[in-house]
Amino acid sequence: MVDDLSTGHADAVPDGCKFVEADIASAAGELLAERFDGVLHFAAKSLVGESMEQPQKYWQGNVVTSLRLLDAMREHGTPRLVFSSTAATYGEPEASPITEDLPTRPTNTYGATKLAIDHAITSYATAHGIGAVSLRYFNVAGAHGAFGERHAVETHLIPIVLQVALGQREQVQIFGEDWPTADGTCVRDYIHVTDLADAHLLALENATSGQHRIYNLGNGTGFSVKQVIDTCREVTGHPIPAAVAPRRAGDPATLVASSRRARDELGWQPQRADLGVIVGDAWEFTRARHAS
Ligand SMILES: O=c1ccn([C@@H]2O[C@H](COP(=O)(O)OP(=O)(O)O[C@H]3O[C@H](CO)[C@H](O)[C@H](O)[C@H]3O)[C@@H](O)[C@H]2O)c(=O)[nH]1
Repeated sequence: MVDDLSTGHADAVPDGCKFVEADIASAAGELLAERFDGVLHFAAKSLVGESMEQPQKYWQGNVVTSLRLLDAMREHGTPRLVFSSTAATYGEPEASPITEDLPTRPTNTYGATKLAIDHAITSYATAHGIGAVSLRYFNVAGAHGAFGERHAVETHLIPIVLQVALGQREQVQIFGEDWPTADGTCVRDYIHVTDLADAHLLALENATSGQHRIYNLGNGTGFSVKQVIDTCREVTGHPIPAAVAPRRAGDPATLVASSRRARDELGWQPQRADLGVIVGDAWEFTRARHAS
């Protein structure tokens, strides 16, 4: 959830794991020459709006680098991969909640690049015996104690709304009020980062040689932008002014997950599904960071 793992987050790596900071575009081969039990591949450009304006950053930065990583894994016989895929691979879904067997028709470049990587992983897993799992994140939020969202340029809804609560911004912009949803604002499925982390460990444990399995990770409940802002008002006790702005390019109207497959096959049990809990943890993190 952090853009910059080099600023202190290496300390959070559990025993038996190694934190490596490197430019995978150039160094994956050398890195994996040391024997690794598996790779958790989080690195990506992940801003929907930016991906529409600067697609080259996404095709080069996401796809080309991931192919280099896959080649290094093949070359050095690294057996397992857990990849951060995304709800954006589905685009505007034809049914809700979204199951993994629905068509993948991304509406933005970010989602298209993640889908391309998913396809490459399937080929490499099948041909080279890698045990691979793609986790399709819906909207990750919340915080785990001192670990939370600290993007260099903030574009995500909950951190922005909490910055308004703190007085760091005057208001939050609602990107469109004319979507085909109950209140006209976009609906998303928010998942706590700690639940997301738990799913990664389960994925690593369950990765099976030669197979690429795909799991959606969400709570199965959608919240509109207006509902998120209202929850933030309740949790923080601040009024949080909001204004309607034009739609953001590339946004689907509604993204809600079915995570039945992750529950059934991985035994994943989200513990912090309540939006008030998710916002509450994000608020604690944001306040503590502001105070320090
Ligand atoms: O200031 C803002 C920021 C966001 N939104 C809206 O709030 C919703 C959530 O937006 P986020 O930017 O927080 O999250 P996204 O749904 O765009 O993005 C998330 O889902 C994407 C896939 O769709 C990617 O995986 C991405 O990395 C992940 O954060 C969207 O409808 C967006 O239009 C606003 O109205 N105002």
